[in-house]
Amino acid sequence: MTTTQQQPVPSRPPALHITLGSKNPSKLLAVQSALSRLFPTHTHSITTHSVPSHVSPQPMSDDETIQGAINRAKEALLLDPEADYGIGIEGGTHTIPLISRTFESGWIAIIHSKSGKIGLGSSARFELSPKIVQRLKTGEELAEVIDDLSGQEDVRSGAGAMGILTNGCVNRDVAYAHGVFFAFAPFVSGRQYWE
Ligand SMILES: O=P(O)(O)OP(=O)(O)OP(=O)(O)OC[C@H]1O[C@@H](n2cnc3c(O)ncnc32)[C@H](O)[C@@H]1O
Repeated sequence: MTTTQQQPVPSRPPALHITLGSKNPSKLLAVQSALSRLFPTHTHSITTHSVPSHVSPQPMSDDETIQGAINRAKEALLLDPEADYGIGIEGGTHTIPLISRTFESGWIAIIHSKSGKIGLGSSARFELSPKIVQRLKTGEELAEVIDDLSGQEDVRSGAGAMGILTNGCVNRDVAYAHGVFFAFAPFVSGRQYWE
C-alpha cells in the first residue's frame, strides 16, 4: 500500500489595493516605495487617476493643501471603490508669520475605504525664496517657476523643486514617501497610540 504525502498548499500573500488621486510619476513612486516598506509581505496594486483637488492650482496654506489632499483621496476612491485605501497627495506652501518666511511641502491623506478613517502626514518642508514666493503671488504655479529657473522641463514629475534645491539629495518622491509613512501610521501601529 502506498501512502501519499500531502504537500502544504502555499498560502497566497495578502493583497493590498490602492487608488491614487494623481498620475504624477513622482507621487506614484513615493507611494510605491512606501508600500513596499510598510507592507513587505503584501502584493500591491495601484490605480492612478487624474482627479480634481477642488482647491487652487497652487495652494498657499497648510489648510488649503490638506483639504486638497483629502479631496483627491475621496475622488480617487469614487473612481475605484474596490480599493482598500484612497490616497491624495497635494503640494503647497505655508508662511510662518513669526518669521515671515515661506516653506513648501507635500500633504498626504489616506482614507481607509471600509471605515472612512483618514490618516494625514506631510513631507519635510523646504524654504522658498522671497523671489519665488513673489511669483507665486502673481498667479504662477511653483512647477512653472522651477522649470523656468532651472531651464529644465517638467521638474514636478521627477526630482521636483526639492531635488533641484538640494542638489538631488532629497528628491520629491523620497520626501513625499515620508509623508506616506506618517499618513499610514494610524493603520499600521498599535491601537494604544490612537484610541
Ligand atoms: O499631477 P498632479 O498630481 O496635480 O501633480 P502636481 O505636480 O501638479 O502637484 P500638486 O498639484 O500637488 O502641487 C501643487 C503645485 O505645486 C507644484 N509643486 C509642488 N511641489 C513641487 C516640486 O517639488 N517641484 C515642482 N513643482 C512642485 C505643482 O507642480 C503644482 O503647481
